[in-house]
Amino acid sequence: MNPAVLLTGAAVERGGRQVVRAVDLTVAQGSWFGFIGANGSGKTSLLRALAGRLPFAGGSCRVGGEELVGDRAARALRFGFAPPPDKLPDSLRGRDVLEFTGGKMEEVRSRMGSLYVALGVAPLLDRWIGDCSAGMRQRIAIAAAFAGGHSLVILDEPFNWLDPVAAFDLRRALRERVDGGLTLMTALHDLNTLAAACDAGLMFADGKVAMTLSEDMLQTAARTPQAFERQMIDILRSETGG
Ligand SMILES: Nc1ncnc2c1ncn2[C@@H]1O[C@H](COP(=O)(O)OP(=O)(O)OP(=O)(O)O)[C@@H](O)[C@H]1O
Repeated sequence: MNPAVLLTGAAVERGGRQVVRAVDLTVAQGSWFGFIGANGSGKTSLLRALAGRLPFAGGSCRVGGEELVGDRAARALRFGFAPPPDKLPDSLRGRDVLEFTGGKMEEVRSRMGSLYVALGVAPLLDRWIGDCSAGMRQRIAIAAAFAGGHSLVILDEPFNWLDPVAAFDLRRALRERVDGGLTLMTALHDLNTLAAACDAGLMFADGKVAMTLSEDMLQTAARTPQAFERQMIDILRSETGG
């Protein structure tokens, strides 16, 4: 079976500067792949390029075996992607955002399954985005990534701004979806979620892969999360000179 995503030597430029360089990674189908790294290390730039929101400046990007490095539009169609919550237009309601990305609300609801409840979407449908809190915007943005029924989904720091119950429910619902075949890629700042929920991942430092986090490593991390946290903090600190 082809990997869901295979990057070789991938590069992304922003402001005329390469902010992602020489990235190799393999994301297995039906797995949850986590990206961690310091602020500014390149996670968002890489995820936006994968989702077709930015061009790649070099390398190869195979999605399900098909070379798409030069085809942003095809990548944008292939991935469900949560828009940055602070960029959602104030003048739309929750339902407008979801219908824009996924069509009829009944269809969006059935595609979302348990995520619809986990994200508490119903009370947000008729609320103006401009009247939403940061956590409410985040819920709508994540819902938008699932509204179209994609089997490949990219979420950039999905747990930011969520209250503890919403974060717990979302993590569980996402894990269930991955166990049901979804391929999920998330940037995370929370090492506990990385250890407890992800199947594999990598650590970014200064636009490059500083460390690959294998399935074995993350299984060990799930059993000994405190030791994993200590180890990751030490590595992140040394990578950033912090
Ligand atoms: N719109 C932009 N124009 C120019 N440079 C940018 C832009 N957005 C980000 N950058 C630069 O790209 C680099 C990588 O930023 P990116 O947002 O990808 O990092 P990140 O790992 O997602 O950070 P964070 O954890 O803070 O979200 C940084 O040096 C940043 O200054």
